Amino acid sequence: MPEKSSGLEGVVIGESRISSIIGTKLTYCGYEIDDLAENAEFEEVIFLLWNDRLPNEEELADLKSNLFKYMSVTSNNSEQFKAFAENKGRAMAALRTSISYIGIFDEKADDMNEEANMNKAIRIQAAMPAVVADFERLRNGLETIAPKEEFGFAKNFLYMLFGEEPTDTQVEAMNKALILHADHEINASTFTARVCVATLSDLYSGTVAAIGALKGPLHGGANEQVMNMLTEIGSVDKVEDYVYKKLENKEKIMGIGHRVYKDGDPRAKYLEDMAKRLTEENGESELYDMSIKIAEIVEKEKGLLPNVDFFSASVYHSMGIPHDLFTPIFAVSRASGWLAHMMEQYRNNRLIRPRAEYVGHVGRKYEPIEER
Ligand SMILES: CC(=O)SCCNC(=O)CCNC(=O)[C@H](O)C(C)(C)COP(=O)(O)OP(=O)(O)OC[C@H]1O[C@@H](n2cnc3c(N)ncnc32)[C@H](O)[C@@H]1OP(=O)(O)O
Ligand SMILES: O=C([O-])CC(=O)C(=O)O
Repeated sequence: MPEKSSGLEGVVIGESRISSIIGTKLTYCGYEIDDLAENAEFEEVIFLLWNDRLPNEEELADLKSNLFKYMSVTSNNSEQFKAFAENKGRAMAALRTSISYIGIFDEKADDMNEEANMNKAIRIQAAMPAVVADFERLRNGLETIAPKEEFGFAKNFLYMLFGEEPTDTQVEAMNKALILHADHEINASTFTARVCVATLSDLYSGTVAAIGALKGPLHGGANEQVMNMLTEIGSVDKVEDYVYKKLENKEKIMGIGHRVYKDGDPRAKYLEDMAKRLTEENGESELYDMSIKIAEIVEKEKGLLPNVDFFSASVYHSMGIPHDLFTPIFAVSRASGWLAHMMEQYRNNRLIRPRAEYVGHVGRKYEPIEER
C-alpha cells in the first residue's frame, strides 16, 4: 500500500502548466499575480489560463464578444430560475443548480473535442456572473438586467447586479478581485473538478462539482464567514475578547491559515489595500481596523496569517454586495481556473482514483436479521 497523507497534504497529483505556487510567489502561466493584478483585464486572464498565453487584440475582442453573447441568459423568463431565487438564503445552492440546469439545454454538452470544450467553457464562464446577478435581482422582486456589449466582464457583472453603471473604482476593485481569485493550483474545488472530468464527464458536471466544493467554509465559503464574524464582533474593542475565546475553545478564525502558504498568502496584501481604501471611502474603516486586530492576535498566538478570503469580505461589503454573494463571486472568478484545469485534464487524461487504508472490521459473517 502506498504512503498515506492526511488530507492529501503535500501529495503531487500530476503536472500542470496553469498556476504555480513557490514560497509566497503565485504565477499564472508564468506571469506573476502582481503583474496581472496591476495591468490586466480579467478577460485577458481567462484567455491566458485557457490558452497558456495572453491574447492579441483580435483574440481578446473575440473572447469578449463571445462572453457577452452568452452572458444574456434568460433568467427573467424562466420559472425555474425564479424558483431558485425565491429560496432566498441559498445563493451557492442556486448557482450550483443553475449551472446544472443550463447544462441540460446545451446539446453539445457531451462533445469532447477541444473546440467543443472551449465553446462550453465560454458559455459556462459567461453564465456565472449572469446567474449570480439574476439570482440577486429576482429574489428582490426586480427585473433582471441585460449586459451591455461595450462593458467588460467586471463592469457588466456589477451592472447586472445593481442595475446602474458602477464607478471606475468599483470596476477596478472587481476586476482585481476576479484576477486574484482566478486560479490557485490544486485547491479543493479545482481538484474536485479534475476528478470529475477525469472520468470523461463533461464541463458542466465538473463545474457543478467544483461549486459544491468551493461552498464549504474551509474553502471559498470562508469569505462569507469572515463577514459574519466581523458583524458579530461589531467593534474594535470587542476583538480581543472574541478572538481569545475562540482560540481557547479550539475554534478556527475564518479567513486565516492556509494549507500551502505558511509565510502568507500573496493575494491577501492586495485585498488588504483594497479593503483599507474602500472601507475608508465608505466611512466603515472600523471593519478594516477590526480585521487588522484579529489578524495580529492570530499571528501572535498561532503564527497563522490571513488568506485570500480574509480581506475580500470587507472589500465586497464596501461595494454594497450582499454577504451571501461573496462565495458566488469567488465562483464567478474561479470558474476560469476550473475550466482551464478541466481542459488540461482532458488533454492528458487518466482516471483519478487513489486508495484508502482499510481500518474497519474483518472476517465478519452474515447474521440472519432475527439474530441481530
Ligand atoms: C480560498 C481558500 O480556500 S483559503 C482557506 C479558506 N478557509 C479558511 O479561512 C478557514 C480557516 N482556516 C482553516 O480552516 C485552515 O487554516 C485551512 C483549512 C485553510 C488549512 O489548514 P490545514 O493545513 O488543513 O490545517 P489544519 O486545519 O489541519 O490546522 C492545523 C492547526 O492549525 C490550527 N488552525 C488552522 N487554521 C486556523 C484558524 N483559521 N484559526 C485557528 N486555528 C487554526 C488548527 O486548529 C490546527 O491546530 P492544532 O494543530 O493545534 O490542532
Ligand atoms: O489553494 C487552496 O488550498 C485554497 C486557496 O487559497 C484557493 O483556492 O484560492
